[in-house]
Amino acid sequence: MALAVGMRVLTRSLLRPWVRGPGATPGRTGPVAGGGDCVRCFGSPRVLVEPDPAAGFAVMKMRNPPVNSLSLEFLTEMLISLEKLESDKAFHAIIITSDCPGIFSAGLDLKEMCGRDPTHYAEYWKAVQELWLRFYLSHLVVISAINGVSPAGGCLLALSSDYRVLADNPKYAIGLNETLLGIVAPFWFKDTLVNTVGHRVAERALQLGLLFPPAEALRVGMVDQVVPEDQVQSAARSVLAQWLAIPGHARQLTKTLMRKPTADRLLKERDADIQNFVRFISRDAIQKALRTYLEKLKQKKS
Ligand SMILES: CC/C=C\C/C=C\C/C=C\C/C=C/C(=O)SCCNC(=O)CCNC(=O)[C@H](O)C(C)(C)COP(=O)(O)OP(=O)(O)OC[C@H]1O[C@@H](n2cnc3c(N)ncnc32)[C@H](O)[C@@H]1OP(=O)(O)O
Repeated sequence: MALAVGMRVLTRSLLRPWVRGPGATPGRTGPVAGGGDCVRCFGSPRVLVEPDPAAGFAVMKMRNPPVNSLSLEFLTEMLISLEKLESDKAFHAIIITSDCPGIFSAGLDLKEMCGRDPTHYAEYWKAVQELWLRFYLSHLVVISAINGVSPAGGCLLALSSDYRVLADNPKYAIGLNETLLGIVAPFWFKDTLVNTVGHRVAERALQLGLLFPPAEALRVGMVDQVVPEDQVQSAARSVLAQWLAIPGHARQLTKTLMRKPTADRLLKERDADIQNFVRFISRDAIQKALRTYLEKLKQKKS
């Protein structure tokens, strides 16, 4: 409920035609980062959408610096942008990528899960569920152009796509590392991973909290392609052509056939999953583990 209200408010206030550059007029063509013109870019403070309706796709750029952590506001803005693209018949695909150098997404925002009250945890978890459900089941072709590190929730987002292109940089590790934080990947994170890499690889990766560098990620099937860093976006665009050449209804029905049983499991147990999360995350030991982890991230700097 709170999420629905939040989304309505954000839709009105944030989802406006958006053009970069001082003095730019909303809805008009304007410059985008990296040069070139942006034809009717739109978005919100944390999500930039660069649509190419003639080509049938849009690039969704995550820009929640410093690390694209998936805060409640950020999740909500991503959902709104996705919804807008899904409801426009001009779009058949999106490429999701990051505007934060070296980081695809640091995953769920630890500050949303630490030191807050149960109502907040429930609201947050509902938004996380919603993001996964919407991306996992989207009728659009979703390609991830992974141009940075993507642990835990960042990896889940990538795994929810139909195809993953990863930049070949040894720092850009990807995986569900929850156990390293002293927390447990929920069953639908686990199912998404199993569906991608198979049971044995997932079992080992989940227990050990493995973060796979590019060559390993490709070997186990966590990503579909590894390319030089400067070719991630062009490789994602190239592969899109193949996906868009397939009759849309056949591809969409096939995607649903493959993914619905996994999504249905959460849909059937959604409230229980929220309660489970709230109970788990509220435990003193878990709160302590998260605080310690955040502290370690801070100390790393000094
Ligand atoms: C029985 C089971 C029932 C229910 C299930 C229950 C629980 C399971 C719940 C949830 C699953 C969790 C999923 C997640 O996604 S948890 C998040 C996991 N993410 C990580 O482990 C990544 C942590 N971050 C890093 O490793 C590095 O920051 C990173 C490699 C991404 C970037 O390194 P860099 O050196 O470039 O930046 P930093 O200086 O480390 O960070 C800058 C700044 O950002 C803050 N930060 C980083 N990550 C997060 C995050 N995920 N959330 C919030 N904030 C984050 C970091 O602290 C720094 O802040 P500051 O010091 O204030 O500048």
